[in-house]
Amino acid sequence: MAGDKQQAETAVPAEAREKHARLAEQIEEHRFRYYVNDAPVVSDAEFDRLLKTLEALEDEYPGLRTPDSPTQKVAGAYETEFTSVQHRERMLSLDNTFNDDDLAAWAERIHKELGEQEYHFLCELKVDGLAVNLTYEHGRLTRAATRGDGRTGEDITPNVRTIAEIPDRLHGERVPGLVEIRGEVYFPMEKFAELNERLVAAGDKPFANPRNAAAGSLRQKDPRVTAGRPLHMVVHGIGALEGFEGLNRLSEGYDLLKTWGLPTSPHNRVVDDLDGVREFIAYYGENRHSVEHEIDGVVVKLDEIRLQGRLGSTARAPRWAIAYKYAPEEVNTRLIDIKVGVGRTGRVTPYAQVEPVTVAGSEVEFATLHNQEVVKAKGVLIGDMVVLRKAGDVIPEILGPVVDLRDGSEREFVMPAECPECGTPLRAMKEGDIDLRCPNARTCPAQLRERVAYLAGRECLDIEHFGGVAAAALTRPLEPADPALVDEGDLFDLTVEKLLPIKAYVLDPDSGLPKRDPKTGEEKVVTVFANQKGEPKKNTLALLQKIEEAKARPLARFLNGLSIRHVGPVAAQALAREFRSVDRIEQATEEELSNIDGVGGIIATALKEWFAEEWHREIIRKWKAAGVPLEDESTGEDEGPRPLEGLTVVVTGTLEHHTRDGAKDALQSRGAKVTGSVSKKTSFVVVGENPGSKYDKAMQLKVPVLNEDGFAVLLEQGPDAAAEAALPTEE
Ligand SMILES: NC(=O)c1ccc[n+]([C@@H]2O[C@H](COP(=O)([O-])OP(=O)(O)OC[C@H]3O[C@@H](n4cnc5c(N)ncnc54)[C@H](O)[C@@H]3O)[C@@H](O)[C@H]2O)c1
Ligand SMILES: [Zn+2]
Repeated sequence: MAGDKQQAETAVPAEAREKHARLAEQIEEHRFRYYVNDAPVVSDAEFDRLLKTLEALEDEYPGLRTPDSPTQKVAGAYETEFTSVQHRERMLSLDNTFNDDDLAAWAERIHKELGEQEYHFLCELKVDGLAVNLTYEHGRLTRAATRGDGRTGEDITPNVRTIAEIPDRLHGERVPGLVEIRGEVYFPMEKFAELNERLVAAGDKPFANPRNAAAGSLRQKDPRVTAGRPLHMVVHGIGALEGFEGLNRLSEGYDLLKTWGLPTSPHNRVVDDLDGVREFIAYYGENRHSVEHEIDGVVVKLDEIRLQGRLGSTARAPRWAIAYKYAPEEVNTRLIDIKVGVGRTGRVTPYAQVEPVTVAGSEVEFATLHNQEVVKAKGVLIGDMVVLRKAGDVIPEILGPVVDLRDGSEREFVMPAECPECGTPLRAMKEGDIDLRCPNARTCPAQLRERVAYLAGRECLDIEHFGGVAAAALTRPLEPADPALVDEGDLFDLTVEKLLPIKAYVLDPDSGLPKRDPKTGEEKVVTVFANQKGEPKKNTLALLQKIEEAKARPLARFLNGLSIRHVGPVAAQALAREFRSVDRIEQATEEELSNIDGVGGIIATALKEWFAEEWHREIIRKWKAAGVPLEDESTGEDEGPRPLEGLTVVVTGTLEHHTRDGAKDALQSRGAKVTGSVSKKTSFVVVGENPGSKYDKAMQLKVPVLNEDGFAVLLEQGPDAAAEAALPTEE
């Protein structure tokens, strides 16, 4: 034995040994910062990478894999200010996989080990928090501890008692003499910003992310501090169990724990095979953010407790469970600068420019910061290492700074006093407003460009080929000196002649900054609408065509596109439905406006202020002169009371007194939804001559069927009367 070991050691080159020692030390230091200080300085992904590197090195030179290597331990055993306590049964870590191949390899090993025996997989969410062990003796919570090195943890009993979800006493049937409950304590993401704001205001260190906030809140000397933090817990395991026989499946165990009053997870699922596991992983990969806590993956466990015992554990992790980790959504990166952008209503918002990083599959260089108060509340300084989060399709945001990495060169952000694009002094428009605005609404290039882009965009006129680049070129070209659009009033007066000479910088779509020629270093300039021969590009003609077509858009889209403060798509709809023309909105009194459902006082005032501006009225005049009606035909679909609101109706066959569209309009104008296929959710099917298969389907599903007389009853007297007028269903 001794000879073997010596041989293995001599086989390791000095260089590898040094590298191993260096990595091990780094890992230990990161663990200390993470588990003891609750303030890691690298992201979890970065930490996992270090650990993987160490593992790979040990695969290459197994002589390095000694029992005290960080790869062989749950975590470090640290001296902390808490009393040490022994767990009755060890608390282990989990082996990780990041892809399907490794997951399949794990399942294959299980299959080999268990052969023909029947077994199931229990799928759970991997909660991102910190592990706790709760000991209940005869149903009373007698101790709570952190995981520590797996054998010995820290006594945090008084702190855990402050968590409302954790029962002091178990109730119900078959409560055992002793049970260790394992679970994860977490801090809800939506409360995180608020906590940091409080900490910063009190001059304390903000947390870098919610997991650190959970650990830091729980590991407080003074439990009253813990009591003030919104901590939650979810159960994910059972340790020692005494005075209880006959528990066969972990999933059954959870059901039992639930009856005793413990917070088990509603998301657990038992599946038969690997495909079931894959489905669970895919589902929560898609729905990661609809869960009440952060998750960083899925944990797959063998559900049969007897078989778990047969597979056993390594010193670090059970062989009967595995963690499948999703792509990390948090990374650490440097906050290079905080800049300000000007939006279409003049609102000036700070945003973060960070060292470009890849997160959740895309490269991120900018993150939103909302306003100067948010910058302060987050406690971030320019130059900080920060935790950046990109959750799904949501705009990237900065969670918090890594305070422990500061070197004194960081500086506070100061909100500029002037508009970065037009130099106008910024101000709050009303007393008490947090947001600062550029008051130069008409000609501030930023506001004009953003307004025009919004007007042309999907939510408003939906003009194809008209995006940010076109908006910039039309409002602030390099050449000619006079822009094609002085403001949005000129939109429908654009002509090929006006477009052809326009030159502009080629802008980088992400940064909005001019691209440079890599050879000369000069900014690239192009004619935006003309080809090299000076003829209109194909898209240019299409663009003009689309602008022409946009004149016929419904009024609500124009109203939304005017960028009137507080008037978004919903208010625009309400206004269009009620007044049906821009003139009538302008003539309405503030009181009339504010009485409308979905409008209210603030919007009414904003409308009055908007129409009071001469150049705003000029936009309306110019658009009308160009042939935009700015009114909806009467009997628009959204008028009047909506007696059929909430109903779904299908119309099929030929009606005598209505065209298909006419029937549809009659239904929609009364608030009903008209669809093309019959389902159990369909409220009525209206049938004319030769109705076809939809009629049969309705009969089959026992959906009430109306003939043309019944339809008239529905329109005139409503759904209750119509239900009585429905045709009898065939049995
Ligand atoms: N950033 C850093 O400096 C740093 C340092 C140390 C550790 N870490 C991170 O902390 C994590 C800790 O590593 P680890 O060894 O605890 O492994 P791990 O977090 O990958 O897996 C084990 C832990 O998962 C938790 N867990 C959550 N849901 C669970 C469920 N349904 N069933 C079972 N367990 C569940 C348990 O607390 C368990 O102890 C890793 O993600 C690592 O990146 C980061
Ligand atoms: Zn400005």
